[in-house]
Amino acid sequence: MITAKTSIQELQSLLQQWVELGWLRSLDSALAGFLAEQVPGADPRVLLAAALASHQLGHGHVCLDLAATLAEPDFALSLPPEGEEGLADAWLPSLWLAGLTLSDWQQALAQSPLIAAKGEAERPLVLSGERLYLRRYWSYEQGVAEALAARIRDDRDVPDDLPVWLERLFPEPLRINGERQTDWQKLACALAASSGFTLITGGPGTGKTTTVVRLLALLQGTASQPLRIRLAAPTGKAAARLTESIGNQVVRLPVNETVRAHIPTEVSTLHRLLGSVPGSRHFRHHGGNPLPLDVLVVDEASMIDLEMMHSLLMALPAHARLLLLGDKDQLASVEAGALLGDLCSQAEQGLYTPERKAWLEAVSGEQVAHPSLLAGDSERHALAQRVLMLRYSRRFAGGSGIGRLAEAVNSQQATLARALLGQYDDIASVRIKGEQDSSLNRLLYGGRGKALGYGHYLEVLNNTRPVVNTAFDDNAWHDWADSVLTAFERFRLLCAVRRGPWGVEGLNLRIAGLLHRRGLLSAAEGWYEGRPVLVTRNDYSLGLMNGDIGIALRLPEQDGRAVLRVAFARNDGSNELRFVLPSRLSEVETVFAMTVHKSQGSEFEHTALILPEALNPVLTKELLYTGITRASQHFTLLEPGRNVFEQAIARRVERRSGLLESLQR
Ligand SMILES: Nc1ncnc2c1ncn2[C@@H]1O[C@H](COP(=O)(O)OP(=O)(O)OP(=O)(O)O)[C@@H](O)[C@H]1O
Repeated sequence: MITAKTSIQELQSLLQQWVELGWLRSLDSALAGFLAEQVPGADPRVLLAAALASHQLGHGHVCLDLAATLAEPDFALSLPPEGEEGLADAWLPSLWLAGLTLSDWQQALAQSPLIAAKGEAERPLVLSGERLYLRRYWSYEQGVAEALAARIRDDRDVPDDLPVWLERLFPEPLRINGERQTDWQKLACALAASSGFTLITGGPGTGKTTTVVRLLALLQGTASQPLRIRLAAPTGKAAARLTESIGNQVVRLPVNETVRAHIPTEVSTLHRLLGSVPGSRHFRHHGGNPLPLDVLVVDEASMIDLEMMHSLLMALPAHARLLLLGDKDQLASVEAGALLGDLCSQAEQGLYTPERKAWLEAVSGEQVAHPSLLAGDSERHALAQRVLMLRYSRRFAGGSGIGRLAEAVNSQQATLARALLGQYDDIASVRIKGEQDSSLNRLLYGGRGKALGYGHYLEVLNNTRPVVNTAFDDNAWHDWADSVLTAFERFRLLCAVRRGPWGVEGLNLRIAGLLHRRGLLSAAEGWYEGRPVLVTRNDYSLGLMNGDIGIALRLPEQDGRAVLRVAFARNDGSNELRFVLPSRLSEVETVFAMTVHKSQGSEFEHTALILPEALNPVLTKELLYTGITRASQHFTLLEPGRNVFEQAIARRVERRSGLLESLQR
């Protein structure tokens, strides 16, 4: 057990043991070692807390929640889900933390020269109530809370003809099955027109893009001079998808050509917008060199982590409007900080003040009415006045099982979700009996009914290859590569985990082997034609971003030789491709299977989600919801175990942060 009297050597050997077991990262233990050197005789309970606080960042938490750690000590480290055998039991955090009380721990921390209470001079750690932060993350959280608090107070004058504009942009009253319903999109436009900061959340197909395009038309159409509008998303993939859907929407706007011409259709990544400085955490744009824009729209905001949000808010000029769009129910970023989820935690209830509600109804002609709405007050619910939830999905209307399944999972109704899987053609579950189950292979290769499998893109690859002797610079090669990339995006296998037989690593090997045995791939390892790869780290010199997907293809050189190159979409709305030699790609992995986390911001016609055999800490309803909503037309659940789906629905992600508390102060 760790007490004030435990020697530093004993603590360090415990931390070392945890590192060797893979339960703690070496950088977490190194931090404790560094602090011990800084302050000889430091309390071991403080050093332990520092290592654990550092470790939480890897779990997506910006701080260590002391009370939660004492309640479930084994969750503070990364213990393997299946448990350790024998000897490791002696090292369990629950044994080492037994007997430590919250007040003793807090007291030890409060007295330590390593730890600042809020506002104190530079010290490496900050204690805020029951939460312990590394200073950098505490500063980010404070910075974000202060910047958001200022923006939440930023009321904007609305144009006198706002009601006319709303009528023009939303000419038809919304009817669902013939019945008049509240048009939340129209309300979102009204809300966003009246504030410097707005958050619009909604599930897939609820019209976030439609709403924002109409809002931009309204802002541009009523501005005295053209506004500088920029659109951004956290990843290249998400940016490419938004570029496409915005482009489609802008052409249909009922506005004159001048207004239309001033609505951008190109979406950049946040990194590009801010101007990343290669090899550093810094950006070209910051408080001293703010972004030159008047309106910023960021889509897929659930993927923004605390550090990025901090950089963004610091670089945003005070006069600029900020609009965040996203789906609050999706998994948060893998990095620390679940901002969208925190900021939208009361979106279902609305919590509009009576004055706000009356104003919204008067300008829009819509009723702010829904069974889940509650009345709010301006003091306690200032943030809520800037948040709007879109509640009706056009994509998953009527006979779509995907939409209903996503909803059942999100509302944690496991029995209903299970029943739905058998009731709709667009969703299904397949029981997998062991690793060699042929139904799994059939699905991965041939799909299910109209839902495609990986055989499809390989058919496109093999059957539409330009004829022999096609000149090396003929456009036919580009078109062929483009159609192979597009075909590959029609099906994807998603995994909850990386390791084990049902994780990304094992399945990638297995699928490559399967396609090789069927004669569709020339090899199953190394580089081979048809190998799909995922970029795992930004490479500015090649213009490739983490998350980009490419496919290796045999292409002719000028001298007639065929050489393997990896084709990537440029993801900048240009429809251009980039061809890279495999030898230049160091940070890539095969991507027949990918994690649900990595799939965020993407969408596939057919999405299959394979669960592990037994419950595991990463399995939550958010993970299932994110996986299911990646499917646009068909979804297949692959289940090697029993009841794992139901158990995962019952669990939710808990992210620890003090953002809401700081905002409400
Ligand atoms: N008010 C509307 N009137 C007509 N069609 C609409 C309206 N709102 C949305 N749609 C259609 O519904 C579909 C989904 O809308 P949109 O792409 O705006 O949703 P989204 O929430 O941005 O979706 P995603 O989940 O892809 O981010 C689109 O085909 C769009 O044209």
